[in-house]
Amino acid sequence: MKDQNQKKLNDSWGMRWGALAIVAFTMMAAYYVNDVAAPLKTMLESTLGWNSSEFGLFTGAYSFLNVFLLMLIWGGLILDRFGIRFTGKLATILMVVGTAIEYYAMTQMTDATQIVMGYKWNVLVASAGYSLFGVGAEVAGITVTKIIAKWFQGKEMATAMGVQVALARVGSQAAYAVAIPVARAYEITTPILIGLVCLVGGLVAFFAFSVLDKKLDRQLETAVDASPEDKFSFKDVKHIVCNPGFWLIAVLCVLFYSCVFPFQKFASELMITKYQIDENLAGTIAGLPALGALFLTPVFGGMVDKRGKAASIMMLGAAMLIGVHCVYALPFITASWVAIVLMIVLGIAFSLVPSAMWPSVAKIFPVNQLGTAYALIFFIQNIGLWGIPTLIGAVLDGFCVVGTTESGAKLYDYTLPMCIFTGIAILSLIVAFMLKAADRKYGYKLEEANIRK
Ligand SMILES: NCCCC[C@H](N)C(=O)NCC(=O)O
Repeated sequence: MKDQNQKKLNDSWGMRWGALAIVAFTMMAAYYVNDVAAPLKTMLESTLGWNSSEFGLFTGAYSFLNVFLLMLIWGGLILDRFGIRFTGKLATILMVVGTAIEYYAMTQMTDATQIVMGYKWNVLVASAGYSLFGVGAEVAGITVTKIIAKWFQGKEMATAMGVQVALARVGSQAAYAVAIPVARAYEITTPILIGLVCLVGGLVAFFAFSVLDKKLDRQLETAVDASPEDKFSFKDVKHIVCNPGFWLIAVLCVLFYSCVFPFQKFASELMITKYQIDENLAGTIAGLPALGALFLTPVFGGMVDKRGKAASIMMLGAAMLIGVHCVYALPFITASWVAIVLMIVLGIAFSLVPSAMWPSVAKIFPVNQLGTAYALIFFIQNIGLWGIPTLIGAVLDGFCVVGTTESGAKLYDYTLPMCIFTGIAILSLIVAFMLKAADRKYGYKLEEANIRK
């Protein structure tokens, strides 16, 4: 019989935050790689000859396997069956291999321009790599949430989750800020190579974390680290999909995130061509929402905890998105300061909605259905992360070409794509409004504070 009062590894502040730092580093590298190719859109066009449809296909490929092969669902099952150490390592290996394939396609296959299924062969290989990376990144995302729940149970769990998301945003912002300057100073693929090296570092870090986690398991006397409460279960799926709150949150999630992540992927080019922002700075501006969210998400999270109003906050965030995308769509507003202010407003909306949305899921579903609910919501979210960039790329090529740049890349008028983003934002406001009405009808208590005085 073991001494129940024996101090465990996660009882030490330094140990649990050290463990978080290790896995958060892996996620930071994942978010960096996720975003680093986006600011290079125009350079990919002039250097590798990729058109907007091909860029859209590549960007949407992140979610392709997650959507069409249900990889998030399988990932959830693997996580429950084999635990966080195995799944985390597997997910990180997938990210490394996927990024290596993407890098190979962009460096060694530049001449592979034969058309297969309507796309250049090198585009398809790079997209396959990015798709594999996307499976790893999403599965790593659920795994890390579970790691935090295990290591911070009864401790600073919400803060730890906030810190992890904030550090991931640092990865995104770094990607947007360095991609163009580094690609111009070295090679177009150097920013991706940096990401690959960071991911290998993340893999080593995950192995180091596994040593700590194994030690914690021995102390906890648990052979399998998946606690029954948060296992992925097909029985729960039925309960969850019968709840109207699930559909409203999932649809709001896909609409809201479709207006942010896919928009950011095209935003660097919009900044350069419409607002005449310097190429070296355009990525930094496109990455501003991530930077803003880094500081504001914990602040708004605290507000939701203390004052509630989550449903109203989601409506406010969606309304702000409409304003932002609508002004970006106006062809006669071309001042660079307006573009920058709009990005800051987008950053505020990008902090408001997630800090109200994710805790709301925890109010609608009991703890034992949370893991399954998050996996299903991420699955539906990935449909938008695949479909919207693919659509925007095709719309740019089909309807928006207005000339050619000096470097040979096409020049696009972004009015129509921005109208599409505005339309999606309007739909997200309608759904947020319906969620508030459902909250009143079904008593989810979304408007109530989490912390009672
Ligand atoms: N560009 C990162 C995509 C991450 C998608 C992920 N499923 C997610 O929603 N994460 C939460 C977040 O706010 O980043």
